[in-house]
Amino acid sequence: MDVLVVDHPLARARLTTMRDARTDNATFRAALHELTVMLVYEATRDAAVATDRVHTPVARTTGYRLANPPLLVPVLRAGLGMADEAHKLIPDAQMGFVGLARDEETLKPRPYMESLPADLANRPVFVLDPMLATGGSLVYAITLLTKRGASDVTAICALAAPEGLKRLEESGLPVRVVTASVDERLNDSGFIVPGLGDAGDRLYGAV
Ligand SMILES: O=P(O)(O)OC[C@H]1O[C@H](OP(=O)(O)OP(=O)(O)O)[C@H](O)[C@@H]1O
Ligand SMILES: O=c1cc[nH]c(=O)[nH]1
Ligand SMILES: [Mg+2]
Repeated sequence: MDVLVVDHPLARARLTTMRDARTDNATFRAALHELTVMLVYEATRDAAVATDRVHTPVARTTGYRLANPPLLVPVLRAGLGMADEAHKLIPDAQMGFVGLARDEETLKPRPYMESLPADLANRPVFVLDPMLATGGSLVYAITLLTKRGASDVTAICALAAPEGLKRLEESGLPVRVVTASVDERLNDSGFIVPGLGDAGDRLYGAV
């Protein structure tokens, strides 16, 4: 499984803001927005492009656009903190939604929402979720996508735990991961260490 770690100094700086326990909700959201731009930028680096002719005020030249824009799929809640910025970078992308809440006892994802196109064959998909911890949530979401025919999935995460990456790899699902950091480990409560805490709570407040 391909794992791209975007360890650019500007990405590290946004991640530092997000990790800092003193950062308030609004500043956390702003840092995740900016980090998302960097992650999506790198995730699309090798995307197929289509060419057109474009007339500048001076001459004709070659114009470029994404040949096959990805379906964007934020995993609610926390993935919503990445959705708008990804959409701004790829305005012609369609968006689907998956809602999952991890049971903090069993650490298993509890699905509560699913809104996805029926046929995802030949469509790249970008799954947006800031946190890849045990990997249970992403395995669940990507399984939904592959059942609809998706075979080219990119998981875009602010942080990943080695345990979650291993689980995703062992799932055999057709996924690559783009993240700003692979952290040390999970703690006994299934939180990423050093991590940033509960991403959904830090974006929107505790539920
Ligand atoms: O890899 P996992 O062990 O499955 O954990 C990761 C999941 O946990 C968080 O969501 P959470 O369930 O807290 O929901 P929320 O976004 O509504 O806070 C996060 O946004 C992921 O979806
Ligand atoms: O550290 C973690 C693990 C799962 N979900 C989060 O939001 N944070
Ligand atoms: Mg949460």
